[in-house]
Amino acid sequence: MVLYTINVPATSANIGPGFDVMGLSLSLYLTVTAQVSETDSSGTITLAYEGENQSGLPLDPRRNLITSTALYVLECNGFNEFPRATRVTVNNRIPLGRGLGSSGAAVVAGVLLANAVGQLNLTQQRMLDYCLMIEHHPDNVAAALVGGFVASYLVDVDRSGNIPASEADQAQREREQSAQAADSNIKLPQENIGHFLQLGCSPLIKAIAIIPQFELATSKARSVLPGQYETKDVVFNLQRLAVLTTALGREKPDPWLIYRAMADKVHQPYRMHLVPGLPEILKTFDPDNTPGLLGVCLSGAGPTILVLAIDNFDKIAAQVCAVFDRHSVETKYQVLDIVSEGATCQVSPK
Ligand SMILES: Nc1ncnc2c1ncn2[C@@H]1O[C@H](COP(=O)(O)OP(=O)(O)O)[C@@H](O)[C@H]1O
Ligand SMILES: N[C@@H](CCOP(=O)(O)O)C(=O)O
Repeated sequence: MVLYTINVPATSANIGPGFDVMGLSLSLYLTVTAQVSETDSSGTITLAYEGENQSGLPLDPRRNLITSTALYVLECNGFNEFPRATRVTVNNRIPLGRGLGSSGAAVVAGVLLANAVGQLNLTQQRMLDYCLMIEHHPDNVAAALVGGFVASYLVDVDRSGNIPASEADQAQREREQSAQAADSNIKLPQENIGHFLQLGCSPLIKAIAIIPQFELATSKARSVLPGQYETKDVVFNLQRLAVLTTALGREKPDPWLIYRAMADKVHQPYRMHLVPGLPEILKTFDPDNTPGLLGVCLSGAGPTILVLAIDNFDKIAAQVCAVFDRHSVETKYQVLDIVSEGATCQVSPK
């Protein structure tokens, strides 16, 4: 038997003004192991989850986001199924639907899984193409795949055809996948859909994730965004984003420069009503009244709050949790490192 161990970090996307552009990879992981039989070439997949964060996730390999992604990549590369009988075990520490990139991590894991079991030798760039056929914004998947503080953009791409979709609730995904099953026309990604740059991030900076104990589907949090924006709001974000890309990499982070650069007028204002306490949290904390704090924003599509800080991590987390508490929102928090390494796949014969 050959054992593959895939680790994919959680991500926090947007970082305020960088909607669908910026992502940070965090020290919280999705781990997928694949035990591949050397004797059984039947292609049977058994799928099991260990630990928390699995409620309601499908175990049918064609409906599960990790294995359906892997099957899509394998099918694009000439396999109708897994090449050999494979036992897939998932241990997911990334909470689902909280704005910490669980779906992006699942997609990245699926692509790495296919690459491993099919011995496809895909380059990182090509793996990103596959990820972007499934998750339609590059910020989470680029950061999860390559690691660190990552800026990315996406070229226009035709995604019609037989492709799984990550930005869907489970029921929607199942409807799409039934339609895809009837459509045997598998859609190969174009080359070089996504482009990215890893930016500097001071090792002093940690990410405090304050995680409300309710789920907010990314699809729902995207459905509330307007189709058009006023020029002044777009300029507001562009100005801040340009500064933020460099400000986080300074050896000695400048709290007020970062704090102001993490303001946003493109997505957070429209998502306020989805996260009780968010308006108060964004207004209340700043580097003067909260020593150690650099900036505060919605993590991804929410409901998690991301605080970047260089000190007083637990104290800051407790203060943010107290605001949620006043809004009757139960929370947990984690103080996470920003990790420079992205997704990995290790192989060991067993
Ligand atoms: N480890 C996983 N295995 C299978 N499906 C997953 C996994 N992680 C996430 N998903 C799918 O992605 C959905 C959450 O995606 P999304 O709403 O984008 O939230 P998030 O902000 O966590 O990425 C889950 O409801 C589930 O359908
Ligand atoms: N840019 C996207 C990011 C979604 O991230 P997630 O972690 O909530 O899936 C958005 O803001 O919609």
